[in-house]
Formats: sequence, C-alpha cells, structure tokens
Amino acid sequence: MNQLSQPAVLADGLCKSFAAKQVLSNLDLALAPGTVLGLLGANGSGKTTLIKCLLGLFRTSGGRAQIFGEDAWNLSATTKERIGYVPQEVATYPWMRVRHVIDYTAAFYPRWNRELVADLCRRWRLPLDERSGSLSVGQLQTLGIVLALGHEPELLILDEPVASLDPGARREFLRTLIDLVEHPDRTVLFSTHITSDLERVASQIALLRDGQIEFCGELDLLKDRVKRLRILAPDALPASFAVAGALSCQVDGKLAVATVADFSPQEIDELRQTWNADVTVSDLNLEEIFVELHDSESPKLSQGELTGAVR
Ligand SMILES: Nc1ncnc2c1ncn2[C@@H]1O[C@H](COP(=O)(O)OP(=O)(O)OP(=O)(O)O)[C@@H](O)[C@H]1O
Repeated sequence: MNQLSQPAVLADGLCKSFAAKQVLSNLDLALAPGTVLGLLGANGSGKTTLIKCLLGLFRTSGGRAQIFGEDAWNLSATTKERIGYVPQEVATYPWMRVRHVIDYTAAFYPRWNRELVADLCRRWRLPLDERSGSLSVGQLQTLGIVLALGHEPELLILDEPVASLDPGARREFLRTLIDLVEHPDRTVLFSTHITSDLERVASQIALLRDGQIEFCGELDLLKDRVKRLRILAPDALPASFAVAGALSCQVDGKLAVATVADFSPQEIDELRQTWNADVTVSDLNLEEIFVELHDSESPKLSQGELTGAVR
C-alpha cells in the first residue's frame, strides 16, 4: 500500500478479549486521511477498548491495529508526535498548576502552538494558576482537549470528549473542532453518545455492535437506508402483519408503523399492492436510528452496499 492510499487508522480483523470475555471480534475499520469519523455504540460495546487498541494502549488479542502504517503496539516517537488523544478520563499531575501542566506537556513536542493554546485557554476559561488536582471534571476534560490540540496533531482521537462539558463549553469545543477539521489532512476519530454532535461534525459514522463495525459510512447513506414506513390499509391489518427485514413493526388496526434497515422503493410498491395500502416514508435522525438498531435483536444492516466506508 503506498503512502497516498495508506489509512491514517487501520483495524484489520482486530480481536480483543479480557480473559474469557471477547469485546472486539474480527473488527475491520479504516480511516482515510482527512476523515472525521464519529464512533457510536451502546455502553460497554467496546468503543474505549477499540480506541486503546488503535493507540497501542491495549495489546490486541488478534488481527492488526495500525496508525499511519505502523503497528499500534510499536509506534515510533515520530508517529506518536502526529497523534493527539483525549482519554475518557483525563489524568494529570494534581500538584501542578494548570499552566505548568501545559508547559510540561509542550516540552515533549518539537512543534507546539503556544498562541493556539493560549487562545483556547482564554476562550474556555481555564484557570491557569489553579492546581490541576482541584479542577472540576469538566475543566479537567477541557485541559485534556487543550493538551491534545497543542501540537496540532494530524490524527486526533477523542474518547467522549464532551461528556462532562456544560452546553456552552460543548458548543465552543464543537466550533473549535469544526475549525480544526477544515484542514484537509487532519483525521479525527471521536466517540460520543451525543448524536446531535456527531451529525454536526462527523463526515462518517461507525456503529459498533457485538464487537464489530455494523455500519461505517456517510451519515446520509445511513439515513437513506434506515426509514420509517407508515402503512395505512383500508381494513384492519392482521396481527401477524410484518414487513420483511424490519427493525421494528407496530400494528394498530388499519395502521402499521415499521422501521426498515434496508429501504427499497420496490418494497413500498409491494406493500401498496399487497395490502392496497397508503404507504408514506419518513426519515429518522441519528438518535432514532441508533435506538432502533440498538433495540433490534436482528437483522443488522447488511454489509453489501457500504459505499461510503473506507475499507
Ligand atoms: N481492562 C479491562 N479488563 C476487563 N474488562 C474490560 C477492561 N476494559 C474494558 N473491559 C470490558 O470491555 C467491555 C467494553 O468496555 P468499553 O469501556 O470499551 O466500552 P465502551 O463502549 O467504551 O463503553 P461506554 O460507552 O460505557 O464508555 C465492557 O464489558 C468492559 O467491562
């Protein structure tokens, strides 16, 4: 694979188990440089585990994890310099004042943008003279974001970066992130439960479920596939009424409401003809899609048509 086509981040058949518990199984994911990928998954689905395997903080149980073509477990210092990481729980030296934590971190990087850091600290009102051990959880998270951005990394990996931020700080952070990702070569992978943030910032979405990436591609592609159907028949529908491949289907007299994972216009025609029904199709937002997919036992999204995914 040449430099141009080399993914910034690659998981290839990645497996991770903790004792007998398998968390990731044969997971494939590739981020082309310049991608902003939002990683979505239920609590305990393995987002942090995946991120830590990709960063070489966890040793994989099988398969490959690579950053810029290097094995994640053996990243060189040069490659590490190209990465910024905000962990779910930011840890720092509690006895150090915030400004000293920043200076200390800056010393590790040949390239450190002091102006950017000063600007972020001002905008996010970080108390520079306070000891970092006395910061609130949200302030600590803000500090973690500043530390990860100071060296202007090519690859930014954020594990629920806004979980503890207040709405104002979250908006500021998203604004900054949007500015940052305008740089065409900057790759961002971030996990969050706040789907509206993903919709604003991410160019691609990856859904993690059952240890694998269930979907990876553009949000619009996902929205094109998962649709809600409202089926109104002239007579009461039988209790056994079902829509093939539906994630959910509720029947109430003449009306059925179903959510399908692989929407096709032909299916609508069939429903219209079979039941002489009036069928309307509506879009779902990302949160609704996530809940539908999460609540359904099966089927999952079929993998065949993932044109937006980088594989
Ligand atoms: N060090 C560890 N030892 C044993 N089990 C672990 C370890 N780290 C994670 N796990 C388990 O792996 C599974 C996935 O955890 P992980 O933290 O990756 O999920 P997550 O998707 O990030 O969850 P959340 O959204 O709640 O942050 C969980 O069942 C967790 O208990």
